[in-house]
Amino acid sequence: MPDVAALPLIGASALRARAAARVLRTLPTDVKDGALAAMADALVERVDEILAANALDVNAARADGTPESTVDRLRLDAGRVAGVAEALRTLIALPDPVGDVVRGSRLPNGLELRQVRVPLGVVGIVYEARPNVTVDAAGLCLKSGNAALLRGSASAHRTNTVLVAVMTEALSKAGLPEGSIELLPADRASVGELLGARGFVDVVIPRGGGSLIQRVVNEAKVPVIETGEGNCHVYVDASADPATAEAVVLNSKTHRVSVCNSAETLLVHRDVPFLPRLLAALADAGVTLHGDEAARAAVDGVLPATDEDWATEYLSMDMAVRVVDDLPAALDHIARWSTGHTEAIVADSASAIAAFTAGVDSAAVMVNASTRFTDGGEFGFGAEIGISTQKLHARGPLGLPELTSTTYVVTGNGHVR
Ligand SMILES: NC(=O)C1=CN([C@@H]2O[C@H](COP(=O)(O)OP(=O)(O)OC[C@H]3O[C@@H](n4cnc5c(N)ncnc54)[C@H](OP(=O)(O)O)[C@@H]3O)[C@@H](O)[C@H]2O)C=CC1
Ligand SMILES: N[C@@H](CCC(=O)OP(=O)(O)O)C(=O)O
Repeated sequence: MPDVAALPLIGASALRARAAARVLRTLPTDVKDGALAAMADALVERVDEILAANALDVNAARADGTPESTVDRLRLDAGRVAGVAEALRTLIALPDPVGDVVRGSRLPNGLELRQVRVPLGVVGIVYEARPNVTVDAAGLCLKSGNAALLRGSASAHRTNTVLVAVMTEALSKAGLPEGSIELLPADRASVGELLGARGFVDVVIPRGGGSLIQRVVNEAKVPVIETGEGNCHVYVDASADPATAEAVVLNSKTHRVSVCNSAETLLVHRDVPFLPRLLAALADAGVTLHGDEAARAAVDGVLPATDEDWATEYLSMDMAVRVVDDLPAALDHIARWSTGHTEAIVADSASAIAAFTAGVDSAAVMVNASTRFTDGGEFGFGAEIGISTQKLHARGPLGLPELTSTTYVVTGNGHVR
């Protein structure tokens, strides 16, 4: 175990979390569910305190000139706090992954082999200025028997401090150990300590944009599960139904522009006859279009697109548009520019759908459905701790099973080899 003195910002929290993790891994489901219910009740009861702290964060963000779409991620109201508490209650209803037998067999020598799910241990999460993530992450870690080291954004720190205080008080009343949920200091140096905390932290899950992920790639000495930017695409095939295409494209782009699963680029087969109508619908919805020559010829007001547009995760009411010769050209574009988060196809042709789903190498592929569905809640996982865009140890929305590892339990009867 490394020297805790090398971790002046997070060492004390990491030690408490390490001790808590040893208790949490053994807790029966009903105890964890009772704690989740207590956390949910406490959040609703103490909503005024939470909103007062959140107002300070929101005012500071606005004073800093933060765009309203970003402030919206940070802002809580009574309805959103109730929603966050409800997400905890949803976790109660979900099966506890700990102890699940992934694989089991009796070996020819009579040994019973069972591969069972076990908690990861201490999970560090670095995440964006969305206070709901504080609660979702704490709840998911608790239900899966893990201790959580939460390093939220500096711009949400006042809100997170109250949320974690409310949740830890509820946990303590429910008899859970201190250290089950720890909020880390919100400065950048604490991220560096977390990434170097071998022996204290079992895995770090960074949720954020390019700067965070690059730092993780360069510095991490602990195992990480990377989430990543969402440069998501919608491809409209020649076989697409016009109404379906319009609904899926509009929802993918405009439902909530500031999140990673909103669409950034529209690829349209050159034989799609309703391109002008589709682009007009986007423009009518307030979307600024950045297109290639064919897109610019279809309707007025489309700005010229460059490679920068194909590469950009706008997170705003902007969308890049490219007209492609065929489906392979769409796949080529996606292979070149996608961040591997979510791509969608709108098509009626079964062969086009099969070619697209086989050809795209991303965490999620939507068929005639909005990119906005890549979400733990929408997938029925209760919540998500992030959306992994890497291939190990899990890909896509990370729910409860993804917060576990496995142990082989091998039972004999005095067997020797
Ligand atoms: N796939 C997924 O699950 C998710 C993806 N995202 C992606 O994140 C981006 C938007 O989120 P945004 O809020 O702007 O994310 P940021 O990357 O700006 O911030 C996320 C967190 O990372 C921290 N951070 C950022 N850069 C560094 C760094 N160099 N060193 C240490 N810590 C750092 C921030 O801390 P600080 O407060 O100090 O800035 C914050 O806590 C988008 O690209 C979105 O797609 C976001 C969430 C989930
Ligand atoms: N799962 C979320 C989007 C993922 C997410 O958290 O993204 P972000 O807002 O970029 O932090 C949702 O569907 O709203």
